[in-house]
Amino acid sequence: MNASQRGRFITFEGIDGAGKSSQIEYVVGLLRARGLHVVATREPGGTPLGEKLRELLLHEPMHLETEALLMFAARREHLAQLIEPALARGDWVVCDRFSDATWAYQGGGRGLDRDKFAQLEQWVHGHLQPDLTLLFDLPHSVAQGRIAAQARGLDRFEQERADFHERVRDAYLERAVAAPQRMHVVDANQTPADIRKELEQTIANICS
Ligand SMILES: Nc1ncnc2c1ncn2[C@@H]1O[C@H](COP(=O)(O)OP(=O)(O)O)[C@@H](O)[C@H]1O
Ligand SMILES: Cc1cn([C@H]2C[C@H](O)[C@@H](COP(=O)(O)OP(=O)(O)O)O2)c(=O)[nH]c1=O
Repeated sequence: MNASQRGRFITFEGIDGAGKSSQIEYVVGLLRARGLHVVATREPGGTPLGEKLRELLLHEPMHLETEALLMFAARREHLAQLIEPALARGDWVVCDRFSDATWAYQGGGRGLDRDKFAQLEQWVHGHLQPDLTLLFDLPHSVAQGRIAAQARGLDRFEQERADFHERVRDAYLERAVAAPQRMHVVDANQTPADIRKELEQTIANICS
């Protein structure tokens, strides 16, 4: 299969409460309306083993390096069992979070050594980066208000204080500056309808 028939890999990123999950369904619908076969998935998770690791990651206290290693372990399984086979058969993959989240949360949020992150990223997927990453950016205070309105239990990351989430946001933006060809920053502090307008244009560009 030549490169032009290979599927495209799109990821969604942003702090908790940015509005990613609400828009992923819409983007998957846009792609399917163009006749594309789309696999929608998420991280941590995406495979039976990955989903077991997700439960541990979202609820069990652990060393920050353990957290980073488990995120990449789940990712290794995700790539081998789901993502790479889908791309190889020409399907598009839309994933809710990928390694940019490890950079932002374990790197920016927890202080994981950047060289250790880079070694893991190179080992696990040095050969594969997303074709497009949509980074939903907004102030933590706005995102926090949205999560509070959901009146549900919070996972380990959502329970972190404001300064953690500000570091996560800053690390995401630093990553976007380093990879402008791949990462598109979406102003997530807009109405869902206005965000959808911006997404339609971005998806039209990658499909052209
Ligand atoms: N653009 C928006 N404006 C206001 N509220 C939003 C917007 N997008 C999502 N929400 C609400 O914010 C909460 C978090 O949205 P969600 O899509 O789950 O965020 P994420 O997946 O990024 O954590 C949900 O209650 C959702 O209804
Ligand atoms: C993929 C990934 C996620 N995370 C965090 C970000 C989120 O807080 C959490 C995943 O939960 P999330 O994606 O927000 O799912 P939900 O919308 O159901 O809450 O895991 C990391 O810390 N590192 C990673 O590499």
